[in-house]
Amino acid sequence: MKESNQRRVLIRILKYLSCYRKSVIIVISIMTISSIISVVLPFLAKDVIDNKIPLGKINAVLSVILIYIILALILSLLSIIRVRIMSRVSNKVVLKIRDEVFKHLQTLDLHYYNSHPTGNILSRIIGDISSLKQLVTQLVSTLIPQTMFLISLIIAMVVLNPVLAFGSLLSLPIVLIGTFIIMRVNFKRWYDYRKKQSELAGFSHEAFAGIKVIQSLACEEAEKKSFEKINDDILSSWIRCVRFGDTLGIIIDLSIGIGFLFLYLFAIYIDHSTVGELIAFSTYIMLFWQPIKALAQMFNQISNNLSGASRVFEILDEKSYILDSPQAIELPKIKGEVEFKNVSFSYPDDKESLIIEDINFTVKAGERIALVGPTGAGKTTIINLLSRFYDPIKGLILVDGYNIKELSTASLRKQLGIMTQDSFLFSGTIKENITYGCENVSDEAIVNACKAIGCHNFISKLQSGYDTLISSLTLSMGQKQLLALARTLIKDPRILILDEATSNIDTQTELLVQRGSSKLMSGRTCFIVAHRLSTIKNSDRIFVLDDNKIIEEGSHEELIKLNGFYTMLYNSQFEGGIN
Ligand SMILES: Nc1ncnc2c1ncn2[C@@H]1O[C@H](COP(=O)(O)OP(=O)(O)OP(=O)(O)O)[C@@H](O)[C@H]1O
Repeated sequence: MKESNQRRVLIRILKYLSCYRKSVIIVISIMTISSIISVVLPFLAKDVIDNKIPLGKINAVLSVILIYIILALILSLLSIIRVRIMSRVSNKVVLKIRDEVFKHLQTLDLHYYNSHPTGNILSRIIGDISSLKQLVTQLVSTLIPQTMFLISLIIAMVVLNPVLAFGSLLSLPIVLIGTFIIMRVNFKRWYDYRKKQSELAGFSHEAFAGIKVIQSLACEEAEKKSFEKINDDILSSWIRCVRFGDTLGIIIDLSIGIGFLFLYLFAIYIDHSTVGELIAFSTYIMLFWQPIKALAQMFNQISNNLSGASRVFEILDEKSYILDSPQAIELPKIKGEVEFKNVSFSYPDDKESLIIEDINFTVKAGERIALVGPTGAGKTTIINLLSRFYDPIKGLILVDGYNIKELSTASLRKQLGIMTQDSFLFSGTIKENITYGCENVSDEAIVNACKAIGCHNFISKLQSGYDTLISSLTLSMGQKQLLALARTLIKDPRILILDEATSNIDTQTELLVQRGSSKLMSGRTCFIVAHRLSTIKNSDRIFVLDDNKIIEEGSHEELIKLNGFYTMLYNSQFEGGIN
């Protein structure tokens, strides 16, 4: 984390704080009054010692003590008010940032999610945001007020006695330089520490999400060892940060000693000060170094929190590759024609390798297209381009004649039904899942969709039927796919994409899912990606992909007659017993 980044993080937080200007002004006013009171107290003590006590003015002494007590009480009251206001402001700032981060994450494209493990993102929006909250609290309740207090203290010392002020503060540059160096080095260390923490979160998330694979391959021990290693790394990284940060405390203690030494030397040999002046200055030195010492202890936390805050802002600065143009139009209700015109594509983090090269095809509304080819041929990539999860690097993709780059992405996706292998269901009820993304869907429409797809029977047998919480069920892969099919049917898309939707399930359930899929497909333009060629034999056309291109195209019968790559794939599946 560069120093300019630290400054930028601070400036950004101050910008958020400026939204609560009134509260901040009230706090600054309170702090100014508090600083003046704190600075005046030693003045009073000096006056009593030098002028009142030697002359035996007991009444004057008592009245000064009374003023002293009243001022001290006012000081405590102001401090309570300040802390209350500032904790409200810091909470509001953090809520605002958290809200922005969540909303921004919703706009980021698949590329971001593919290149950032879920655990890593979670660690930023939970751990790093709470660091940001601590930072805002530290800034508003300690750093800013204490800095103001220190400035007013320096002014008071200079006004009271410039010579003694100079002597007392002679060691200040040592602290400033030390702080600057330590913070600069430690920012980077804390940033690394945070990075390691989010690696741990990413690792943990994968370990839980992939627990079935881990247990089935009996890799628990290996996972434990990897976890221990990351954990140990975090500990050593933390020790490195803390050890170095602690040196600041030593520098400050040294500076306090030097400050006192010069105060007494200057008082005795240069200024010939009174006892009252010396006591007042000793109080000022203590008042001066106390907050610096407190700040120094906090610097480690501040560096840590600053690096956490910078990771939060990194998310906000992340730009999506897929952005709606300012002139983007809403896609009207479509028939479902699709055209790829000279489309080439490479993934953003591997621009050198063309995954798709100069692909051309036109699909009529209602046509059923199957995409086949060896693994890694680019079938899913074509689907991702049509869904505008990525933009081609060359060429055009048209839907009903509209260039999809000129459309609002939401309006395009509303007319696409995308069924992927992992039919993700949210933790709400079955009904909420089926109507997800659609408003005002009647119960009758939900039941009809489920009857058509073939999942009504199993839902109606559940005690709470459509109101059953998904989290209370252990659904089979097939049941999940049926619910996802019903969800897509409710959406009534003109273009349907089935990406390996029938894999991962047993033959009986597959039959059910196939029946549901056929119901869903009728009357829509369909793109089916399936490894089992038996499932796509009755497609209108089959595109065979290999070597970044569509190398064969036609119906099943035409391709078999061609006796080319498709025939080889088809025969190899049947010979190998895959059908
Ligand atoms: N997010 C990504 N970033 C970089 N490369 C990717 C990404 N996704 C896929 N690829 C690469 O693009 C190529 C095509 O992948 P794609 O998933 O489209 O193939 P596929 O034909 O659907 O394969 P499969 O049948 O195995 O699902 C592969 O070489 C793959 O490694």
